[in-house]
Amino acid sequence: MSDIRFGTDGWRAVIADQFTMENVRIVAQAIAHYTIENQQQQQGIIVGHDTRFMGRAFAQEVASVLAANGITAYLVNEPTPTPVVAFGVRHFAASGAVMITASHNPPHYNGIKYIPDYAGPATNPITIRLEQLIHQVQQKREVNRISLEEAASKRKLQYIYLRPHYEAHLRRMIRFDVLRGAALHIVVDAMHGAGIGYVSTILKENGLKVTTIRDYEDPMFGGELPEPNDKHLAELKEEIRHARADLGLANDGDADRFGVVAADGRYIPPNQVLALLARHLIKNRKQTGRIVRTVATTHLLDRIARQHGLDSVETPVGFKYVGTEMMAGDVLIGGEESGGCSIMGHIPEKDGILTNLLIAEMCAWEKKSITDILAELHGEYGEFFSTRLDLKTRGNSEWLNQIREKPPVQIGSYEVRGVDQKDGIKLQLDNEQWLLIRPSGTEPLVRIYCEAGSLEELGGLQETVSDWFRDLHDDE
Ligand SMILES: O=P(O)(O)OC[C@H]1O[C@H](O)[C@H](O)[C@@H](O)[C@@H]1O
Repeated sequence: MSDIRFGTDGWRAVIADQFTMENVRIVAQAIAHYTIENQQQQQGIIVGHDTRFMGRAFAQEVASVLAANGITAYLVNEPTPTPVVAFGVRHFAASGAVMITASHNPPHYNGIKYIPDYAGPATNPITIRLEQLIHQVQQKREVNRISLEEAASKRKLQYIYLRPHYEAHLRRMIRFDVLRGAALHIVVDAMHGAGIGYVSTILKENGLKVTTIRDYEDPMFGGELPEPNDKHLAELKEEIRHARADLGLANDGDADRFGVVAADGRYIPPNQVLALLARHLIKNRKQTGRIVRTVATTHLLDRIARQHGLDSVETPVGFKYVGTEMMAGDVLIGGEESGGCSIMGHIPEKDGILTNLLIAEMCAWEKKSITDILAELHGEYGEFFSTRLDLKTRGNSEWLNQIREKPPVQIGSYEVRGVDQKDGIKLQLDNEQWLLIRPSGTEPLVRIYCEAGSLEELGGLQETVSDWFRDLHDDE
């Protein structure tokens, strides 16, 4: 029996190995049980998919199972970004959504994200319950299923087009009056994912000059990972230089993450993008509220919050925690270092489309390049330098238990001033330097994050931490 687990954000598995029609039906049946036990079966469930291999076929299979359980399936009629599907849940007051996606994972993966009625990532209690129900379905081997034709004839299947509703909402979230006619040339990179035509169309409609790349569906993602980070945006950097454009904006496979590149081809890490947007919302839009970040995200956000008398909140890694804070209220901006962001008034789900448009809005507002705005930001609040190392481990996490039980008091020449264990283990050092070590919830990796006030300090810290980790790991 296969082990279907919802990690940091949904279940992901290799297609035809664990990610099979049979297992997708099992998950769909469990979601149907979950919906019925919460007495939400009248509301219907949105079923979405991105551009991955057989995404539509898997989505149809989910719809067939939901319909057989008496739940109306609202099947999207084209590859659709996760945030758009999440927005659809709120817009149509559905009981939730099933999104077929493996986000930015390699092309041979697919996955399922379950989005409950509050339009954000499923929280831990929900995924724990889903895993229990999945196990029960596996044991009983009882999956209901009817054909799509029968589902349609019973009015348990409807096709929906979410794009116009989402775009109407964006008109309330983005200052199109500021964006309109801005003298900006932007290269938009959809990375062959579900975000194709979202950012680019909106920018074009507002009169900006737009060049698009990787804007057609390709389940192999052109041989790259659909992950908009420094490593996978070479094509975007090249096109920006070639077109002499002002800015580059990218999205991952399901467009919940963003990627930003400056005119000189320099990748702007999400930590800096989040700081830029926090400043933009406060300084230009004159908004206030709490600033929420994950434990792995830059403390520059706290500094910005402090200077403006705002509260900042630290959560474990995963947008589900940021989303929970957003639902509690008064969150100006919530974000994470892996490229997730949402703002006040929007859904409690990360949205790479919204974030990219906010960056364009900021540049249009200030009539400056992103590099100049970043320099101003650093002048105003100071600068932090951060890195993340992703290390393969041998699967045994004994070392983690060891340091959890007995956190170090010193690492190399660094004194440990504080320990936080909300996710992995975070060590606070002198001079606002910190390091975090935690197992990834989406990949068989250990992530080590470091932050320091200068490049030299960061280099030293990183070296010390790598040596320390190697010693720990070798001791196993
Ligand atoms: O570091 P990991 O546990 O692999 O998680 C990294 C990221 O995974 C997914 O994309 C989640 O949606 C994010 O919220 C999370 O930050």
